[in-house]
Amino acid sequence: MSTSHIQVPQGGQKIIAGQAIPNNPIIPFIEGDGIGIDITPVMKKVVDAAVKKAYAGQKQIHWMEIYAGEKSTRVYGGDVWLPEETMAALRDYVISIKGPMTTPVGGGIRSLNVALRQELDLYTCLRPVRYFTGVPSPLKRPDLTDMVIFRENTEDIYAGIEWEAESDSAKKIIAFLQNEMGVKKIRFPETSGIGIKPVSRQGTERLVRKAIQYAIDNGKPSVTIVHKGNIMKYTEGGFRDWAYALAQKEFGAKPIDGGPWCSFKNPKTGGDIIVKDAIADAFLQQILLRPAEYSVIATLNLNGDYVSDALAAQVGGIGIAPGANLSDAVAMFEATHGTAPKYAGQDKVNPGSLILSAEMMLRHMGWTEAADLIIKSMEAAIGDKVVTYDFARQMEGAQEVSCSAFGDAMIARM
Ligand SMILES: NC(=O)C1=CN([C@@H]2O[C@H](COP(=O)(O)OP(=O)(O)OC[C@H]3O[C@@H](n4cnc5c(N)ncnc54)[C@H](OP(=O)(O)O)[C@@H]3O)[C@@H](O)[C@H]2O)C=CC1
Ligand SMILES: O=C(O)CCC(=O)C(=O)O
Ligand SMILES: [Mg+2]
Repeated sequence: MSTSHIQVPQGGQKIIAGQAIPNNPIIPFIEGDGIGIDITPVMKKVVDAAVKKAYAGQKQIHWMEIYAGEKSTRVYGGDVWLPEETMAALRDYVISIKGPMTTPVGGGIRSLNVALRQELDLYTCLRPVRYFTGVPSPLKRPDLTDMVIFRENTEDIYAGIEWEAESDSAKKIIAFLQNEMGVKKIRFPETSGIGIKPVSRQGTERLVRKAIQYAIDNGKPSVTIVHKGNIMKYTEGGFRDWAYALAQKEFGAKPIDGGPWCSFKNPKTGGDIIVKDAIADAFLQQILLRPAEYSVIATLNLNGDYVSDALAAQVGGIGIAPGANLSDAVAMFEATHGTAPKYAGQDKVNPGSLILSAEMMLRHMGWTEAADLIIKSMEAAIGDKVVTYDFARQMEGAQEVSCSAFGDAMIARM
């Protein structure tokens, strides 16, 4: 059994699911690989300043470092990428925040980010995409992009069920497909790697239920199901059909002009909510050409990954794209971007994504005054054109500042 390396902070209290958030909650954080070392301390500093200012010292987060990824292998040694006590802390302390973690392409370890989502059953990846006035964008009207992505976070090809080309396992599965399932369409069976894409009705329903409920709670006009169901009929097509069926069965949606689009009255506002669908490739051009027509998006894991970065680019890039991973019990917040290794340790990148992820966390905790201060101070810093390199290179008259100086610029504007 490995030694414990987690130090529980003195004076902090555990958040218990279903109970009020204490004034001194313990929040576990994972620093993250690559630029994690730059952005995580800045995020903590900005959050602490916002909480202090909003509650005049009555509330305070007690940060508890837990380990995963490269830092974990340094702290625990050897091959310990995701210690059991980290998993236990993420479960026990209910709300947490993490920096990005590296996943090698091809061989090597499987994604720790994906493993966390699957192990903790964080089935909703929630990624809001909104425009901050003054942020440089490739669009003429970036303000028209206002969408909230609900990405299924536990299924699809991210399940990691795959076999390397020419391995014994790949040969076995190909032989099974050819001999027992009558598959004749594998073009080069001797050299094909094989991956499996599981998509379930239950997994689809719980994700789409959250997306529709979000539209109700936030007065949104539509939910768009994004899929490639014309090609992958029983996985992505299933996702679309199950989503429509759920909208009708659980929310009383009625088909429009014979369907499949349907609509129902928002029980809270009386306004119409339209449930519609779009095929993923067409959707990617629609969001550029007609962004105002889309609001809440419900989609599968891989589509959600692509759509997240594409939409982030429309409003200034992944330097400012936040996210949350949610189960029915646990919430783990993280930026949309990765470890951007070429910038690691340079105090250069935009800490905005992780800070806005923390803003979502504060709102999730009901600490809305502190969350509002974060939004206000970020808007003020960007409005004054005090920005990191990613925005500065596209803005005229900007004052380019470091990652930590951007955090300080926010704090100065609270
Ligand atoms: N949830 C997670 O932990 C995630 C982890 N990853 C992992 O991260 C690693 C690197 O992935 P990669 O594909 O390079 O994608 P990254 O998101 O790490 O970086 C791609 C580019 O995005 C821009 N960028 C990213 N973060 C910021 C930021 N904070 N501020 C400003 N610009 C930013 C940079 O653009 P420019 O070069 O133009 O300056 C960067 O080169 C991989 O191992 C991948 O698996 C990826 C996504 C999510
Ligand atoms: O796990 C990874 O390395 C990549 C994850 C990713 O791209 C995402 O969550 O958007
Ligand atoms: Mg991604």
